[in-house]
Amino acid sequence: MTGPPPAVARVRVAVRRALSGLAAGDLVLVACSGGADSLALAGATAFVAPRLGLRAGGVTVDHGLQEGSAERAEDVAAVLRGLGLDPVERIAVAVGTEGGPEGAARTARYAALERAADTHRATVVLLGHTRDDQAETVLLRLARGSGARSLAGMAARSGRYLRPLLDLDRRTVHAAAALMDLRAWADPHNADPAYTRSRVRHDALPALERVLGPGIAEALARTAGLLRDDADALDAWAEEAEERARRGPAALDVAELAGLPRAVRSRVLRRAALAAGCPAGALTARHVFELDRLVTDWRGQAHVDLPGVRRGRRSDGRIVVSADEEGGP
Ligand SMILES: Nc1ncnc2c1ncn2[C@@H]1O[C@H](COP(=O)(O)OP(=O)(O)OP(=O)(O)O)[C@@H](O)[C@H]1O
Repeated sequence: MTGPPPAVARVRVAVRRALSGLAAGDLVLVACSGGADSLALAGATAFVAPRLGLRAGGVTVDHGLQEGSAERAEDVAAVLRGLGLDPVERIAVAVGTEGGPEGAARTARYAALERAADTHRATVVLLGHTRDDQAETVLLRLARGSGARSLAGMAARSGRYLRPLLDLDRRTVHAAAALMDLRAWADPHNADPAYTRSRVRHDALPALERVLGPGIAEALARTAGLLRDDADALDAWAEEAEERARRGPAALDVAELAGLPRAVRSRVLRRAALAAGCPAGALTARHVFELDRLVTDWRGQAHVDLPGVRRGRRSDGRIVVSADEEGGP
């Protein structure tokens, strides 16, 4: 008896590994765009899930951004049903404008996936990101000047989302889709140079490979894994340090903070700002740097303005982040 071709076997093994901790009867939902990655994921999940006593369904989101997108989403849903996934849902969303076209589509997509997972009581939602997607993410963030947490890239598991294919290269995953006879739809956005990610995928990474040699994607993904460990350790340290430095609900002891390495101290200050109500999306490294100066470069500066109409100040040997009464609504 011959087994499946190696590419199909590798995708199935990856999915089996990701699903191995689930309980019999749990529902797994595959988020499928109709691209080769998530089709291969759907095909492998349809094969693996029943063998683990799990139920498997699928969701495809129609962003309504291109002509014929509704029909295309229906085609994807039909393929998922053909694989034996049940339930299968096609969800049409309205994409706003906030955060640029890619960001707005992502926000609408994840909201739809959340709703579908709640409606069907799915235990996990599977996403088809590969090692190459991880490398692109890391390179983009590196170019923006990010810290360890951000360079750690996407997690194999975050909340109810799993990324079973994160250690597999795109070529293998695409080969698996073709071998499973799953015909992918090539999203024109993926090749559109107007999109930053597309330029990273088609221009930047190939250029790096030409100059530095092959294996760049693998190396960037490895860096992400190493930095994830570092960031986890530093976050845990910061949590403990914050406990020790806390003096009252929104005050941190300057002497305790001053004794910490900057990597830990800046995390403690960031946590304090978030706890005081600064919106995570608006709180930048610059804000945290200015808060840090209240500790390490104190010259009697008045206060630091923070997003969410908050301010940080130093008084009585403490750093306090609180609502900005004067600038408040
Ligand atoms: N329209 C969609 N409906 C459902 N899930 C989606 C949709 N778009 C993306 N996803 C999920 O998010 C993952 C990452 O999507 P993204 O567009 O970043 O990558 P991609 O390289 O285009 O992936 P794919 O080849 O699977 O489309 C997909 O693999 C899929 O699991």
